Amino acid sequence: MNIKAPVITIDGPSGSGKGTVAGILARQLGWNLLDSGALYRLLAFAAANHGVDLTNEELLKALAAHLDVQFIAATDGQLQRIILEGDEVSDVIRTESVGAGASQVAALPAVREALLQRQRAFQEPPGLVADGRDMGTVVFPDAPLKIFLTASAEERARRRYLQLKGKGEDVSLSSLLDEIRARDERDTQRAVAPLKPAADAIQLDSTELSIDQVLQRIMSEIAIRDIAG
Ligand SMILES: Nc1ncnc2c1ncn2[C@@H]1O[C@H](COP(=O)(O)OP(=O)(O)O)[C@@H](O)[C@H]1O
Ligand SMILES: Nc1ccn([C@H]2C[C@H](O)[C@@H](COP(=O)(O)OP(=O)(O)O)O2)c(=O)n1
Repeated sequence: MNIKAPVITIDGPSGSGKGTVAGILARQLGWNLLDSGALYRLLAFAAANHGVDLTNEELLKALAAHLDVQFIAATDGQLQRIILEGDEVSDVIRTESVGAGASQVAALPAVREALLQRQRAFQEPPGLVADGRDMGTVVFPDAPLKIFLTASAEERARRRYLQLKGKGEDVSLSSLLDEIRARDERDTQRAVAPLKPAADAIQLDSTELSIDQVLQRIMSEIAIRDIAG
């Protein structure tokens, strides 16, 4: 019998805390991590490098199918690292402009199809924590625990502002709020795999919660389901 490794999916809009929470959970559980948004970011970034237009679905599909990318697991004191075509791109793919490009290429059905198996291949023992927009609805519909993490757009823009300021970037809160709203609109309104909670997802509004409080809520759901051994 082929018993698949358990998956915890964390979906939600930009700045809701998915990446942070998924990374900590994966470390705590000793599970694999899939940052699916990074794949769309990598594709948008690679397209710019190769001069591929973000509307050229055929070329983007081919680029997605052949993306030469390595995810190097986090270790003590070092976050997960991402290598594209031999170069470390962990930080350069995190800008808002790459995020906007990612949201654009992510609306193309052929691109999503080309990245599907690559994402499912992360489902390896002892388990997987996967974050994105359609982890619970499309990529891992059988996951035993699905979280849909939200926060108000204002709070998400504030978090992104503090995060980018902390990295020394010159950003404005009002333009970040505009960008977050534009991305929410595109991600929720697209025809394929739009951002929406799976019917069996637990919805968690983190507007008033700390990262630790979010983690505690998720840990108690893991304990209830007895999915982490
Ligand atoms: N509950 C929270 N309260 C305050 N800040 C948070 C919370 N969750 C995440 N953050 C911070 O907000 C920023 C964006 O979080 P991130 O995990 O990148 O969001 P996402 O992956 O959903 O876009 C990070 O700087 C992170 O530390
Ligand atoms: N599973 C996913 C993950 C991301 N995307 C798209 C939509 C998002 O706006 C971009 C970037 O995603 P990412 O999770 O890296 O962005 P945030 O960290 O939430 O700002 O990619 C997607 O369509 N499906």
